[in-house]
Amino acid sequence: MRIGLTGGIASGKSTVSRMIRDRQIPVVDADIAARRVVEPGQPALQHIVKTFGEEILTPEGTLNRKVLGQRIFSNEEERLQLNAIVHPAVRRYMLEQVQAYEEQGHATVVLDIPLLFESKLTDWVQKVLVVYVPDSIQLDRLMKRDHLTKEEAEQRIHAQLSLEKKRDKADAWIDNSHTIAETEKQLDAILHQWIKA
Ligand SMILES: CC(C)(COP(=O)(O)OP(=O)(O)OC[C@H]1O[C@@H](n2cnc3c(N)ncnc32)[C@H](O)[C@@H]1O)[C@@H](O)C(=O)NCCC(=O)NCCS
Ligand SMILES: Nc1ncnc2c1ncn2[C@@H]1O[C@H](COP(=O)(O)OP(=O)(O)OP(=O)(O)O)[C@@H](O)[C@H]1O
Repeated sequence: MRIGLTGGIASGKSTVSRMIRDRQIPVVDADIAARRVVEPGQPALQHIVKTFGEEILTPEGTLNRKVLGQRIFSNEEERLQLNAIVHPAVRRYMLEQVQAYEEQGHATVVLDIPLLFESKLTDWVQKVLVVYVPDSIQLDRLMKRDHLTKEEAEQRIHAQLSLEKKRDKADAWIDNSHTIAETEKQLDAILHQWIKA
């Protein structure tokens, strides 16, 4: 079975995906895939430089994530341009990884994809699990983790479908606004139900 794990920026997907890995279930992570496909020498990086200019490279020739992030989260047209370059390569990379785990005999594989709904990838998975927190907690955790101003954090949150909408479309959701232990308990109940079913 393939399970899609999603949520909003800083809602706690990585926190939950760590717990899933601890339970010996492989997780294929879209954010990691998105880093791999823009490494130096990859065609996507060349395409990004052609579109956004040399100023999005560091002196070492790697992608300057901070500079590109500042641009795309304050400019929707540029964000959509970047998505069009990076997403096809991310999808290929992820599918290869999922297939490799399945060929190794893993009956359950989790796909951690922040933009699962926005990119219409729900057909890839049999179940969707959303990691939810209320707006105010999402904003607070994002500002703290990434050292962003309120305005910068709000721009990033608004580049995605709202967490309420994602929660309403989910097969199951975890409320990650309390302790890590409470999140873990909810995760175990859901996995137990889905995997034993
Ligand atoms: C703009 C980039 C360079 C900024 O890098 P940075 O290291 O600061 O952030 P990171 O990649 O860790 O992403 C953090 C979170 O931002 C959100 N996010 C990232 N890209 C996007 C996007 N294009 N649209 C909406 N949300 C996004 C996701 O929730 C993600 O988990 C990077 O996010 C990127 O290459 N984005 C395009 C690829 C993409 O869509 N990735 C998201 C999943 S495929
Ligand atoms: N239950 C919790 N209680 C307190 N802090 C938490 C909890 N869950 C996560 N956090 C913190 O909130 C921040 C966001 O969590 P995490 O990095 O897991 O989110 P994410 O959804 O993976 O984010 P992104 O979409 O940006 O990759 C982190 O700093 C994390 O340590």
